[in-house]
Amino acid sequence: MDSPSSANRQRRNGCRIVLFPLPFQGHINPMIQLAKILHSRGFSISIFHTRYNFPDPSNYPHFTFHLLSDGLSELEASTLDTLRLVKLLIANCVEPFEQCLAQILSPDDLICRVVCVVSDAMWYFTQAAADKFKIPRIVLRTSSVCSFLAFCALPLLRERYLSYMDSKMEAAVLELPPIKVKDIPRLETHDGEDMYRAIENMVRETKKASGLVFNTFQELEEPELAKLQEQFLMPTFTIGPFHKRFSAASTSLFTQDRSSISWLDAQAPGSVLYVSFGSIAAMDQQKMNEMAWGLADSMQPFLWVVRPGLVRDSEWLAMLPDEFLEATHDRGYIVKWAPQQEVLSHPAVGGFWTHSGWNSTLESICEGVPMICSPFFGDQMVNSRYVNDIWRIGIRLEKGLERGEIRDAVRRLMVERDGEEMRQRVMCLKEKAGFCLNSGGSSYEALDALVDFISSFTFPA
Ligand SMILES: O=c1ccn([C@@H]2O[C@H](COP(=O)(O)OP(=O)(O)O[C@H]3O[C@H](CO)[C@@H](O)[C@H](O)[C@H]3O)[C@@H](O)[C@H]2O)c(=O)[nH]1
Repeated sequence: MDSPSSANRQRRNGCRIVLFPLPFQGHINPMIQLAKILHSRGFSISIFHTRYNFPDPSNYPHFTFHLLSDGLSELEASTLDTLRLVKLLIANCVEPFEQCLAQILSPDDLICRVVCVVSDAMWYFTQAAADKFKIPRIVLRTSSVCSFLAFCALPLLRERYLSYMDSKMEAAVLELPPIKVKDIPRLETHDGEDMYRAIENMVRETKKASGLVFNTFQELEEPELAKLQEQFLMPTFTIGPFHKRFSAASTSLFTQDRSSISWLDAQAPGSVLYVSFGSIAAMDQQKMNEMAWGLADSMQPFLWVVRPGLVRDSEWLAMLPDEFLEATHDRGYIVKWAPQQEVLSHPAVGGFWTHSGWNSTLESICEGVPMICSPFFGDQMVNSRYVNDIWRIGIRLEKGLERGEIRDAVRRLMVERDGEEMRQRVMCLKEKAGFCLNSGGSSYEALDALVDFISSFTFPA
């Protein structure tokens, strides 16, 4: 799909891009995919990475890896919740990042001619470092444009709607239709306001960047992109869906249980609900029980990713009631981690119950699989509202995790006419996602434009 001319390739030889992912699965995946895309267009790649979740470099023989000491103790790395980890990593990585950048930019380093830095939007401090070394920074925002707009409006939304937040959850947010008060991204942590401040910093520093990249496609979020461009004046490139630019590429941090595929092979076409809440979401035992009994009561076959840590402070499988395991042993299959993209493209899969992380949402759209959405925090609240209200390709559970609502939603999605209509709509989006990557398509052209943009940093016209 990506076939650069050899002249362009030669021209870019020796030009190096530094990429710096936020070290969580949902952020590493798109950053490494972007690195592969840029490498396929002739750029050399250096990945700066924290010790935390450091990927295995042998999986990426064409990239150079640089380890940043992130200052996390083993105890912190294994016990803190994600929002606290993000906060600590941001505080600890400012200096190591600057030092590493200084080193790679040093004239002694003859193999490298670094032309720009591409960093996760949440690494907002990298803008100041890039400015200091007079090197352009491109921001990768790993979620949707619609949720980014909500983050941009967060100070205003909190001011206007904070007093509503517990009493009028269903009220419309007039500034950002279709979202409701209950969809305003919540980032409560032990440290109160810190994450909200981090989001404000992210938005402010993104506005100073040279360019902005999203893992989405124009046809999916056209009105939102127009709104974004009123606020962000730099060139913006929507070159997604990233993962569909490769035949089979896994950037998984965990071992994928391939028995899930052989189990699916034995199921009827379109019959299985795939259930996975990504790499971060966690819940208490009572919610887990509701999930389990909702699934059991739906009487539908399911493949369920029960990640260690999905239920706080609980051992794996102790999370699941014995009666549930007995009741569903002939139509349910449980794994710790699955090859998700392959699962979603399997003919036996007819629906996806997701937490509405952006990678999962895009992967589902790309395989034409309609969704049930149970958002937990942040962008997931907005993504799921769009799935339900705007794209109409899924059902958002409005009561949280409650067995009756789950049972009804699973049946609606998997066996009722309503679900079939959602399936037809998501198939249309799947087709659009495919077209946009082909020659002349919106993401194809946007990638050409991004490559020219980066090349112009070293080769002025
Ligand atoms: O068994 C599994 C489960 C998941 N995945 C993969 O893991 C990724 C999960 O990403 P995502 O769906 O985005 O969820 P999170 O891991 O929760 O991602 C974080 O990062 C995303 C991108 O910024 C945000 O949208 C989310 O809200 C945030 O929680 C996807 O590529 C999945 O294919 C697997 O390979 N196997």
